[in-house]
Amino acid sequence: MKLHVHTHLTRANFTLAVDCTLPLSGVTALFGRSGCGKTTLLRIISGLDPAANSRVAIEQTSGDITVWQDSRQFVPLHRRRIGMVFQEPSLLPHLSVRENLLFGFRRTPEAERHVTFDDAVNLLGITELVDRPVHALSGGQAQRVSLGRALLRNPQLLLLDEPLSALDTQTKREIMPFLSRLANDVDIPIILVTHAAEEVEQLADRVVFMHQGDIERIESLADAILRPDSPLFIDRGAASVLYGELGAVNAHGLQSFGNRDIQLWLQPTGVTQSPALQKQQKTRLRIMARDVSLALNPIPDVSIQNQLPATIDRIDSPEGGRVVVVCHLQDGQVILAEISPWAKAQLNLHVGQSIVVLVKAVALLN
Ligand SMILES: Nc1ncnc2c1ncn2[C@@H]1O[C@H](COP(=O)(O)OP(=O)(O)OP(=O)(O)O)[C@@H](O)[C@H]1O
Repeated sequence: MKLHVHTHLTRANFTLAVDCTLPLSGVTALFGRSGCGKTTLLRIISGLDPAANSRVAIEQTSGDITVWQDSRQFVPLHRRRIGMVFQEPSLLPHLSVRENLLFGFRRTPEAERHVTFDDAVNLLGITELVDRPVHALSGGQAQRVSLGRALLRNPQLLLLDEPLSALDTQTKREIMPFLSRLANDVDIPIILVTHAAEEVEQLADRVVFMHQGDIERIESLADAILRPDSPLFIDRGAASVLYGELGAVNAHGLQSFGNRDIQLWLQPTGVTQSPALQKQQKTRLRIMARDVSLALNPIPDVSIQNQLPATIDRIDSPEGGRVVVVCHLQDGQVILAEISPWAKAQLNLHVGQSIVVLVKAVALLN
């Protein structure tokens, strides 16, 4: 599926000018600084903002195009087969959780009810909440119910507008596995608005970089994190994303992560042991480049358990006097290490060289 969006909207100090075709599969993140126009664009896509001079159309894989808005027509949100979740949970307070969940489901034609009530409550871990009144939910629980309600609309497209930003850090960590399970297990494309790089790295397949009302670039997550000047890295530095399976906890209390070719050990946390992640085939691990060191050979007498053979693909020197070394592991996955120019010179690093990457277990907790 593809989404075609053309819009030109002018406000007092802001212009949104977009003309793009977004591939719709997996999770597409709309990423950019506060005020760059992410929410405005999402509202135009949804039909919440019937901006003039806009065209919004969804193209099926078969090539069939459904026009949601152009100069001649405007299909309102409730007729667009879109599920939406906002920063604040927007549940109907006079209905129970179950009734909220069934609200959109009952309006969905039977032939389109691919996600059932049981599917949604199991996926989001809300079975024990369904008979509660809405006012008896915590913020995190209410947001999971909001996700369930949007999902049970059985939409063609899920639009999530910073769904985690109103939650505290701990609750965000708890919900993230459910969001990532939603993204992996449900075959509904998601557009996620966020200004948090870690959410992009943990959830997105593709990133739309926005800046002052413009789309600057659309690229895959893999490409985005290979750019030393990626806007994802501005606040927190370069990071890599590894895909693997979470395994059992060993006799030393560490949990394995990886695949046939690479294995890392992490400190188990509520998140790594969350049932939502345990059931997933593929989990993502985010590793900050500054938490990765390099050695020319394995180091036997060191507290760092995670030592993996790798090969250097590229050596970048972004601004700020640090060096980012791009390496690939034995399974082909890319990992970035941030070191000092002095270390680079001392180790005489060069492209093609075989080295060992050292990753502190504590770096894997994020
Ligand atoms: N209803 C409105 N009326 C006038 N201006 C608005 C309105 N809503 C947003 N704006 C302005 O439009 C611009 C884009 O806002 P928008 O909310 O789309 O940005 P954003 O990237 O989603 O930001 P944030 O991450 O802070 O939510 C900003 O300059 C904002 O002040």
